[in-house]
Amino acid sequence: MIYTITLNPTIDYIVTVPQLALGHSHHMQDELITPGGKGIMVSRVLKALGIPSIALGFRGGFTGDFVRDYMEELNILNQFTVIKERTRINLVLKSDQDTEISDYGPSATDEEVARFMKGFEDISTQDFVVMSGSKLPSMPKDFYEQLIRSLHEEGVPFACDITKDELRNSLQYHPLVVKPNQKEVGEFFGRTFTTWQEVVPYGKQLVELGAQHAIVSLGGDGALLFTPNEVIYAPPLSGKVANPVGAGDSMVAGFVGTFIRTGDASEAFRVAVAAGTATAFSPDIATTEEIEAQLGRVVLEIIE
Ligand SMILES: Nc1ncnc2c1ncn2[C@@H]1O[C@H](COP(=O)(O)OP(=O)(O)OP(=O)(O)O)[C@@H](O)[C@H]1O
Ligand SMILES: O=P(O)(O)OC[C@@]1(O)O[C@H](CO)[C@@H](O)[C@@H]1O
Repeated sequence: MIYTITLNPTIDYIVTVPQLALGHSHHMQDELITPGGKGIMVSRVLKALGIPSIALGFRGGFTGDFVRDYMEELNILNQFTVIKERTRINLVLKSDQDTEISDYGPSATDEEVARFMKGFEDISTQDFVVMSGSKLPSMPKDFYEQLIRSLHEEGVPFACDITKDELRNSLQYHPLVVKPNQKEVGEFFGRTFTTWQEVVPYGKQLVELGAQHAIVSLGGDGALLFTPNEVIYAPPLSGKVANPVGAGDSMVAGFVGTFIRTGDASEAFRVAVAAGTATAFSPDIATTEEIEAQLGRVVLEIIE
């Protein structure tokens, strides 16, 4: 079974306001209220790919109830640890330029974290764990590393979509795949990139530092896959971006779900690109049909 971990879930409140002007009142043109947080997005895309998963993490308050209810409606298994404080709401304002306002999220008590860790004990070497997104602000800096170290000691395979020091500390435990975007790779190595080609030597370093595979998503410039032997570039597919929230998570789901089934990194990358693109072009997370429609269009270029 694939377990996704979303320590800090969200309700994503995505509103479209054409010609937004600060300091003025507006009527929204459109809204989308959807459960989010990166691991939850991964579970939702795995579902679209026909792959079951169990979503773990923390939820609290009426917003946490919404996340649970929506996941049940989608028939996605979930075993969230219930906490006293309220799950956050993240606001995305879609206008000429998109603006995101993210909440830091609730705190969890030691007792609540201990309950979460107990659920973790059932995970075995036959399972796979995907860890994505921010942790709760009350958690120690090395919370992810503690989780990853214990999985590694138990021999449980995992992938992670985390950033900065948390990404750095994860690499020594050989995640199946890490998926920073171009900006996050820049932050990681203290660089600013003006072209995607400049990212290539740094993506290679993620594998040299221990990742089994690294995907670097490049937004409208496509994506790169780094393996110990190859660098593969997927140019962007043409289409109209509707809502890119979750496009990166869709790549993680596509890669992990396909690699577990086939052991073929290049095929897994193809599905990752199709799923990421399909989500970027869809108002919500991509559907099965939307992913299938992109699959045949993906082009992979071995560049090294
Ligand atoms: N404008 C676009 N045109 C074509 N493809 C796109 C576009 N934006 C995103 N994609 C596809 O989706 C993938 C993931 O997008 P992106 O790099 O924005 O992920 P991300 O920054 O991790 O996003 P998020 O954190 O919202 O999930 C890209 O690598 C690309 O394949
Ligand atoms: O604050 P985090 O945990 O890093 O990211 C949270 C988030 O931006 O990630 C998802 C898109 O990838 C959204 O559902 C959610 O709002």
